[in-house]
Amino acid sequence: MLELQGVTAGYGRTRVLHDVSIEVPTGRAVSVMGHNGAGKSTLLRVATGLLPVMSGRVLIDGEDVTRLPPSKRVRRGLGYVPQGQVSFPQMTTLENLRLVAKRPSDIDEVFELFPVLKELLGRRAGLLSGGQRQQLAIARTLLTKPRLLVLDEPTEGIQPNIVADIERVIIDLTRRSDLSVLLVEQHVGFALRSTHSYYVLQSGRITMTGDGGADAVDAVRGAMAI
Ligand SMILES: Nc1ncnc2c1ncn2[C@@H]1O[C@H](COP(=O)(O)OP(=O)(O)OP(=O)(O)O)[C@@H](O)[C@H]1O
Repeated sequence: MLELQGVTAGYGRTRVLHDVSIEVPTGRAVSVMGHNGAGKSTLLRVATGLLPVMSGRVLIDGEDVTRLPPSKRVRRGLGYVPQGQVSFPQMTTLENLRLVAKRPSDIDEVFELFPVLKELLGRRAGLLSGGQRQQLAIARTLLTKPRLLVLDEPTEGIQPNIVADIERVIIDLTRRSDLSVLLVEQHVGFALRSTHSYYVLQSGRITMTGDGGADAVDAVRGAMAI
């Protein structure tokens, strides 16, 4: 679905990513883990087209999209939930969902994934907790019917039970559809439990990769502690 091939990118003259290659196969969930400042958000900006590459290529379904703007990548199926995403704070949960839903029945489908949103329909998005806002942000992006869901640190600052809900949703979605997921995270346990394969990003370089799952947690934590 998505490939980054030998991507070097950064800001001004500063290089943040160095020769980064990752692959997100169709229907699979892939995590990129790294500490603060490792370059995770930068990698997602390159994937979504918000930041140009200095060298390397970005492919969607084998097509070179390196020079395509974000809007054209969205049309090719990319759905991006940026870090700390807030919906429209003055609008209610339902109004936020209606804005993006193609059909009302699609909203019922997202309630199956995030039942808590059904209880918060009339509440303004700005008054939701961090975890509820994150669920609303993911729900809104899912309503755009992406083929690749790109999540930037969805667990940041949210409580463990909501982390577990988001984990369940990612696993559910990739099990019952062809949706692909690219997740960047610092939370190693969550990332590995939610994804089929992983990459570790350290100082802008991929230093480790392998299959996801709880078995990989100790090895990844060990590598990241260096
Ligand atoms: N807009 C920008 N202009 C200049 N430098 C930037 C910009 N955004 C990020 N950087 C720098 O790029 C490096 C990587 O930042 P990035 O946000 O990609 O890391 P991250 O792994 O997502 O970190 P975090 O987990 O803290 O969000 C950092 O040194 C950061 O200061």
